[in-house]
Amino acid sequence: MALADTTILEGLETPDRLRLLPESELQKVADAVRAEMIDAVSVTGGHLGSGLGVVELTVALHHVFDTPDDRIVWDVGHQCYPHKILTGRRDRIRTLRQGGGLSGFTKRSESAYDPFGAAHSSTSISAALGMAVARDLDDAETKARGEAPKKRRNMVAVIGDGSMSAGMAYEAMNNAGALHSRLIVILNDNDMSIAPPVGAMSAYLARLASGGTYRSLRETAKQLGKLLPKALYQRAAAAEEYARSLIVGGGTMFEEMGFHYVGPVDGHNLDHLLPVLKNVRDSDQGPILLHVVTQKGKGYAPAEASADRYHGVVKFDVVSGIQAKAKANAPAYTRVFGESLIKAADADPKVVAITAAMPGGTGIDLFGKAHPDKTFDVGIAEQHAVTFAGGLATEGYKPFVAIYSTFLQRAYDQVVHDVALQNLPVRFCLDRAGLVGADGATHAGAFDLAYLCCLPNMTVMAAADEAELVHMVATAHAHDSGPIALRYPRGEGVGVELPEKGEPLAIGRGRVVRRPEGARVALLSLGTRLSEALKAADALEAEGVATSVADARFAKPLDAELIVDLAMSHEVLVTVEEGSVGGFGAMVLHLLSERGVLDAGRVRVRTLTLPDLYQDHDKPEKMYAEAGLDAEGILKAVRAALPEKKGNRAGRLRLA
Ligand SMILES: Cc1ncc(C[n+]2csc(CCOP(=O)(O)OP(=O)(O)O)c2C)c(N)n1
Ligand SMILES: CC(=O)[C@@H](O)[C@H](O)COP(=O)(O)O
Ligand SMILES: [Mg+2]
Repeated sequence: MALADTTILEGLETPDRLRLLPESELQKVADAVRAEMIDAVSVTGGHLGSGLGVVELTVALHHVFDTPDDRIVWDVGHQCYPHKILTGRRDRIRTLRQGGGLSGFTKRSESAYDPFGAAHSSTSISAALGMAVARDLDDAETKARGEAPKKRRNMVAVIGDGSMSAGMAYEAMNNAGALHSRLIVILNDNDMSIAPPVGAMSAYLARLASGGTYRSLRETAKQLGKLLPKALYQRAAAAEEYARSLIVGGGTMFEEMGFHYVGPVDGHNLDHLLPVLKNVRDSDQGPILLHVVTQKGKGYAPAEASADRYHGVVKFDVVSGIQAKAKANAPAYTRVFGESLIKAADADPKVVAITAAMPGGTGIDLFGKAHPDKTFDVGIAEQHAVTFAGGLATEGYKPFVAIYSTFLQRAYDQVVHDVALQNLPVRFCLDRAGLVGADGATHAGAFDLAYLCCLPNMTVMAAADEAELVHMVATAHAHDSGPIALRYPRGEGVGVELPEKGEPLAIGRGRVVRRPEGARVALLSLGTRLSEALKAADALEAEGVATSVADARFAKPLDAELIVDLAMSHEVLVTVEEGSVGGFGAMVLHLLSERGVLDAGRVRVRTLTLPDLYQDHDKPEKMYAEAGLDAEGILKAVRAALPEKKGNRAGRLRLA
């Protein structure tokens, strides 16, 4: 397919210039933005479908609203590439998600046009409401001082239908409806989450209240319907029946929550969008919800035709749309997890699997094909997912909550209060543990060791490779005495042979991988840093420093016998983990201090963790090197900890 000409974008570095264009030129701008985005993402990879669906909306928003003074808060932010192209970042758009390049999400430090950072969903209404209330307070202050009123400013949240399935969105709307603050929420309804949306009602019909005229619901639906593409018209017509029942019952759900509800509007038709947005902008009503119907992947045939609408893509050929899939040299951890869980469920009807709108990313899509009746996608609702699993566990089921480490953060009190405190046997399968690379700091699975190991009753495991993962799924399956978590990284495994059947591991027992005679150094690894620890041990051996290597397997309970023995029999003990401060290393230090091992001052302990900062996106291996968690970093720590030798500069051992 030929991409549109992008010449019109030259000179549109900021929306001020866009706002000078006649409306008749805006579709050309949209076509150019779409072309630019497709071309850019074809070389960077990233999120494509969502941004394609909001190209016209983005152009219209920056044309109608006086950004950045008017704030536009994008929910999740994965759809923000058109926004970035139009807000002074077109020149860097081909650095998206690369080290030193643009973030793949909105980021305050990147631009004044990004008023709020995002990536975890369903936060936009809360943030935009906070901004609206701040504006109202400022205006009240100005008035109280007798000063002339400041320029009228608008706060706009753009939230997808998938993100609208998270409780936080309702918490925000509930508050907004009570505050009556002038807030604009744009529901970008493309009838897709990452997978097709679940649970929430996916069709609404609203009273068209923009511009102050009100037509009968049936006329509005019919009139709007005719302006919508056939597929959308059928949905609008179908939704009309539903909405009429609500109207008869007193109005749409949003209106019940205090919102003025407008729509649905065709989100690709600028002739519709522009007048409605102007009306909404100039209305003194508050809050307003504008329901915009769009198509995820719009304008790029391979995306439109794809089941996931090219939600997330690697580099691809623009003409064919064929993605340059990275050659898998080993089964990806996610697939190994999914296949192992299927086997557990084959043998045990009590096994159930839960995902929060991430079936593909967690491997639950594989499980769902084999055990559809035991598969639950609860939508973007991690809090509900955890407590829902707790309920299942109370009735004797064995729930496996498959969730990215970073997204479990959203459900922390549910983990503590609803599961761990009640000692319910919920299995937490934490994919994307550790650094994830291109998604950056917002998606780093950095904190689960710290936030889970401090919980009484909790058992925490980390797989060193994909074979270990198979055994850990079996271990979690067999562990019915309380909650258990297993963590594993994003991406491919190391290519070890997979066991035919997973064997439950002894809880709280690690394993010695190598222990040469006269070893002076012990490297105690948790998770997939084991391969780096082995490389470091090889290098130390080559330098004449015999080095033991152990895989802790468990961050809680610790293998106290193994760890105390290592500490008592080596000069240096180094722990290494794919987690933040306060995790595995802290647990080891706590154990050693409790056992008095540190009192004699014999062993020197170093705990290698992720740095106490939010690392920007880059390739994972580069980020781990920056964190000192690769072989070189481990070597550096060992050399600095080995006892000084005569003639050596302080803290350094001249090896060989
Ligand atoms: C709390 C949280 N859970 C899960 C995700 C993963 N995620 C990213 S985008 C997405 C789907 C969002 O759907 P929608 O809001 O409809 O946006 P669309 O992609 O359709 O534009 C999900 C589940 C997330 N970003 N945040
Ligand atoms: C935007 C979002 O949160 C998801 O799309 C996430 O980027 C998926 O991550 P993976 O690519 O690791 O599945
Ligand atoms: Mg959607």
